[in-house]
Amino acid sequence: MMETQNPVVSVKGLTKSYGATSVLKGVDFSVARGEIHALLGGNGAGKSTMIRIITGSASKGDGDITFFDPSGAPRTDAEGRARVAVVHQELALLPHLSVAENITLPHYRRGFAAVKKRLSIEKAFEALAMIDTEFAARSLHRLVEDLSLHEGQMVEIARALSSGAELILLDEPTANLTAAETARLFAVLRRLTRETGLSVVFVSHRMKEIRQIADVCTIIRDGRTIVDRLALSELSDVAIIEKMGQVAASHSASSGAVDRNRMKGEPLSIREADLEITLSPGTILGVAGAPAGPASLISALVGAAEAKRWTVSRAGWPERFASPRRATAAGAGFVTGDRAHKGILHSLPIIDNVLASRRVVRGTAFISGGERRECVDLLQALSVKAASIWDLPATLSGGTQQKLLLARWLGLPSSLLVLEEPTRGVDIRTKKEIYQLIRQMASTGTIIVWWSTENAELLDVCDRIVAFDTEGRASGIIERQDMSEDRLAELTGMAT
Ligand SMILES: Nc1ncnc2c1ncn2[C@@H]1O[C@H](COP(=O)(O)OP(=O)(O)OP(=O)(O)O)[C@@H](O)[C@H]1O
Repeated sequence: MMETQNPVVSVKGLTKSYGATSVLKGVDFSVARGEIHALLGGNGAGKSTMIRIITGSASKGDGDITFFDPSGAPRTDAEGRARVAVVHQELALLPHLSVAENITLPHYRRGFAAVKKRLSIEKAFEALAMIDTEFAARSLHRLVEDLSLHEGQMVEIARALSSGAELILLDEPTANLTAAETARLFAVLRRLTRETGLSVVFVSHRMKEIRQIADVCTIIRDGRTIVDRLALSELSDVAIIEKMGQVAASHSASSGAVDRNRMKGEPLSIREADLEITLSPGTILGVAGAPAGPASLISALVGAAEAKRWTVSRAGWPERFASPRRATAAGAGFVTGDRAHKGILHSLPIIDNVLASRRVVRGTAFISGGERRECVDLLQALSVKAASIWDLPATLSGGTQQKLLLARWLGLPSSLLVLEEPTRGVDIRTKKEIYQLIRQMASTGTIIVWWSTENAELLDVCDRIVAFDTEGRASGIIERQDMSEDRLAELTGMAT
């Protein structure tokens, strides 16, 4: 363990139970000033629970949390928590307000409503300029709904800085960010920690990024601290994976030789002004690039397109699906990247979440004994540990909720499966299992179209990749034999 020089927060022996389920069984965790600290652990290890307790949004069982001021003197819990900000995957911004208004919101909450508007705009500009002066000048008066996800994150970080945060906790911040945006986010975090002494806790399942950004790590496994503040340079990838309990079953995710000529099913052809692709049954097509291009292709494939940019044709299918429901019923599956708003059915139990697509495809509404078994089997295939299939999805960790969306389509005969960031927030072992499941589905003839911002996984698993540039235009198709990080960066305009 590394000494915590000048800590911001120190957690000792923290426990937490939900009913009979013990989630944290004695966690130690401390963060020093000015460091970037990776908080690691598999899905359901207890990372978010600990963060919720630190920020005061969940109560603790036993154990101590102490906050410190820059001189090393303890702070009260209220003072300490006021210096901590969390940036979640789902951003907490009000879309219809401007960037400046979003940044100054907490000041109004704290009773500074009388502060003149001009002054508060100046304050918002200052905070945003700490991140990027050019962005500050360009964006202060734009509506948040017009920003990209990356820009929204910058606004949240600026808001945290302007309210005096000394510790920012970022929960899987690079999911849905392109390679160039990730690089920009990392540059901002490095500069802020160096220049202002800000501390950053970074939760991620992307090993490459963890190494790029963090100095030190803590690993939590099954509610206990397994590695307490160790320099990342002292741990190999294999050691980290092993300590997280993430050693995967031995199978290869790389593309094996598959005889597509023998697969049943009709090919799918996708066309627009600059591009034409025909996908034979069993093809895994990767989709790379900033969201605009992939989103327009995906909405055409799943029957949600408003504009008629793409022509999708397949024998037996209508020229255009009238709705996503029609597409689902015809065997075109879809795993949305917007888990919180379009994916999880928050008020229905886990079983309904898992069986949702089957209900649409089969036209059934009631749960039979067979379906119950089917649900349990599907959860097992994705190593989902739920106390009961009748619990609400909110009792599952974020990565585990993501697995429910994928479970909906496992083993369901479908001619097309469209995936938007299906491994978002999912731990390393499960990612490998998901790659294997995707391959299995493709081997039964399902055409897979898979948008991911994690280029490494596209390169690992896909047969072909269609790339889009930053303006949303299709910029090329890369065949398996020509795939490389560089080629992908070049075509997506993401070379950094
Ligand atoms: N309200 C709740 N009721 C019951 N169990 C809960 C509740 N909230 C969380 N849990 C359980 O606590 C455990 C830890 O969840 P937590 O969200 O802290 O994991 P995590 O490490 O953040 O995982 P992930 O990487 O998937 O986000 C999980 O087994 C989860 O099912």
